[in-house]
Amino acid sequence: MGAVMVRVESHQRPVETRKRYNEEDRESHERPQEERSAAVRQGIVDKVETALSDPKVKSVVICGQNGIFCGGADIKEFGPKMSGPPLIPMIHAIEAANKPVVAAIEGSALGGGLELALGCHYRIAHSKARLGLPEVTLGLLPAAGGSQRLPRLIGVPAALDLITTGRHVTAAEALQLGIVDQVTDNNTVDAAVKFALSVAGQSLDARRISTYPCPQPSHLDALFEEVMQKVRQSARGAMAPVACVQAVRAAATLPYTQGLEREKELMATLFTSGQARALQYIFFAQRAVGRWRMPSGAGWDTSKHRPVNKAAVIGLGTMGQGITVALAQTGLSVVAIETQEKQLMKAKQAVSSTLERGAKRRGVAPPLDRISYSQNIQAVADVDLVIEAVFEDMGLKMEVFQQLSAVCKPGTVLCTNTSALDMDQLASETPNPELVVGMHFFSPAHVMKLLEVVYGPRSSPQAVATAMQLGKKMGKASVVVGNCRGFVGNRMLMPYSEQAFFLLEEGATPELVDRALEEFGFSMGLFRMSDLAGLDVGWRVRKSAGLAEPREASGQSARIRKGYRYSPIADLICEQGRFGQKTGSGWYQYDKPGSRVARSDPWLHSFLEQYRARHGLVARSIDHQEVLERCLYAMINEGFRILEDGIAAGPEDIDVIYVFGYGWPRHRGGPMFYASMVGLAKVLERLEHYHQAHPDVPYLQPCSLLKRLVASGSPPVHRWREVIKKLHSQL
Ligand SMILES: CCC/C=C/C(=O)SCCNC(=O)CCNC(=O)[C@H](O)C(C)(C)COP(=O)([O-])OP(=O)([O-])OC[C@H]1O[C@@H](n2cnc3c(N)ncnc32)[C@H](O)[C@@H]1OP(=O)([O-])[O-]
Repeated sequence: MGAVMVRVESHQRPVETRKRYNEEDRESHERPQEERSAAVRQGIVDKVETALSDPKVKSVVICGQNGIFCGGADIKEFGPKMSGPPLIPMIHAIEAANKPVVAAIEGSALGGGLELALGCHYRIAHSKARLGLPEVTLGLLPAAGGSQRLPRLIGVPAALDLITTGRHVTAAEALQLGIVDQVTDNNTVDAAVKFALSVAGQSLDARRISTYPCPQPSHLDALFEEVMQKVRQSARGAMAPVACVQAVRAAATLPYTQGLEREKELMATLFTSGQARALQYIFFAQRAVGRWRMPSGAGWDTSKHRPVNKAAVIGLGTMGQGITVALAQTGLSVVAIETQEKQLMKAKQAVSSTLERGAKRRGVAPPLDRISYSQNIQAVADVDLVIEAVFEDMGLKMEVFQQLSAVCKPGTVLCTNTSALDMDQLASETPNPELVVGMHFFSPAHVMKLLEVVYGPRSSPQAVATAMQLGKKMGKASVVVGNCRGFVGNRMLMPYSEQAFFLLEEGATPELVDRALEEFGFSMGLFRMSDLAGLDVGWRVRKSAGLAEPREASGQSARIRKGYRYSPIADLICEQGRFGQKTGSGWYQYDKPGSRVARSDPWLHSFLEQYRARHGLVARSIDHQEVLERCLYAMINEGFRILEDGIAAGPEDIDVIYVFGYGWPRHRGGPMFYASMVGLAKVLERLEHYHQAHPDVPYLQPCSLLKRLVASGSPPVHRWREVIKKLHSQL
């Protein structure tokens, strides 16, 4: 015997192989999850020990199962009671071995998986493998020695980049950085065995990373100060990236064993934190939304998607252009239709330059020839799926859908990118309403990661499955939602922005509201975000809903609609032609139209004072807590209504929508998870309090699902579906 192989049995097996494990494996697979991971570690410890004590074994290769080296620790195992041998001594024992241990890396070596590989003396990777320390994205740091070994191996700046971002690198980049010793296109395990035999008997003194001195960059203090400042700014209150910098600093300034102690201390502050729970919740929520289900019972596991190789985009405004870019980047053939010649030319130029910029960044050729442009809708005759992205006007959209029904081949899935119109009304105008679904992209569509896939009562599961599959292929977090005004994301935005306008009436400024929201962790406060998106969009929606009617500016009726409180503040701002960044003024002022730096605007402050005086409102002092409670709890309350109405299937769907599409801080897990962390009873009590103070604001009236959850003992978020199911079965 020469080299012996030790297999790391990964918990992330591809779905189909889960069903195909053999009899020998059955016993271990039927164990509870936490025991399985402990058994994996025990297996490595035992096998490595046996191999090392067997004089016939010259070297050891550690490899994974099913083409995956190891995706890291099982997140579900994290908790107060962790059984089995701990990771750190296991990795130390491997590193201390007196026979060469080689990691054969196929698929992924992530987190604890890469830490294990860093404990080996050599690393051989397949060219398609991905490596990384993504712990930071789970609210943690690489605490099995990873934060101490990686800087010793690849230097402080590169290690800081990988550890603070959690990004995965390709095998080629890993080789360039010095993380792996060899990359192969062939069978990795065979290559590793060959390599292990070739180095058998050689000295391992220079192969134990923990014994390396950490390379000292010049201006160490200045480097860490700069990185810390950058990280704090982008972390928006997240603790893990800051702790990652501190851990790498320990590697650079302390001996290995002391650095390891620091790593442990820092990990202890993160491990049980609410932020780590929130980030790990979002990790699973992101995967849970793929297991969608419609009220009919049809869902991801029973519905087959239609293959989509060629798609069309109708209407090449900003959204249409972004969707065209996203489809072409996904590798699809795209037919891009715009009836106005001038707009078609403008769009073609914009799409081409976006594709060229993106391709340059990735070092590939721009997929320009995948797109054909036309003014004639007949050009969509042979496509598999159409995305309509014309102006938000029901008459115009209905006309387009009627044309599409006449032109498209049978079975073509017809999608609308509406964000505000009734998708079902649109479907009713086509001979095949079962083929109609909403694909609600977020601007810019080639950048934003969220997609709401909207079904109406007549949408077929196959059409939903097709849109979901396309969203997945485009790399979007795709969430199936029911049809209602604003769907999920924009519907919840209504109470949120309404409260912000009321707060302005009561004495707040846009700066105060935005500061509170940004300190909470939003990438942008509501007012800065509205200036960026354009205030005219919401104005148009309010006008079409009959809300933004010109009224007697100072009369009582100016602030009442349908018997309830209404703030016309945003409408008055729009009447002044202040549409945000694009016009150079909105809630803030900008140096010039299109400029991005928001400045406080004295005009707006005196406008607010005059407005309050005209309406007999007395400004009072408003603190950050009130801003957060009123804006966020009103939004969360609407989230409960959405669950009650069955528009979203579970809290995970809402949370993924908010984290991926609305700048909700990921380390707070989404609005519904946040409510569970605050405590449902507290959210209910504060809503009751505010509703009592503002009985004319229906959004503040606590939703009955929230009351029901509190009455049933405020179950944790993953158990809400049971309560919702019971509620629906009683309706
Ligand atoms: C002291 C401790 C130090 C160590 C810390 C760590 O290692 S921290 C960890 C550091 N590691 C990471 O952060 C790696 C996180 N994982 C990934 O990045 C990707 O899963 C992947 C690249 C490994 C595979 O991508 P892919 O598109 O091929 O597959 P997919 O993503 O769809 O997943 C398939 C199934 O596996 C599940 N599952 C996955 N990972 C974990 C996990 N760690 N745990 C539990 N479960 C996990 C996933 O939920 C899904 O289950 P479902 O829904 O079918 O029931």
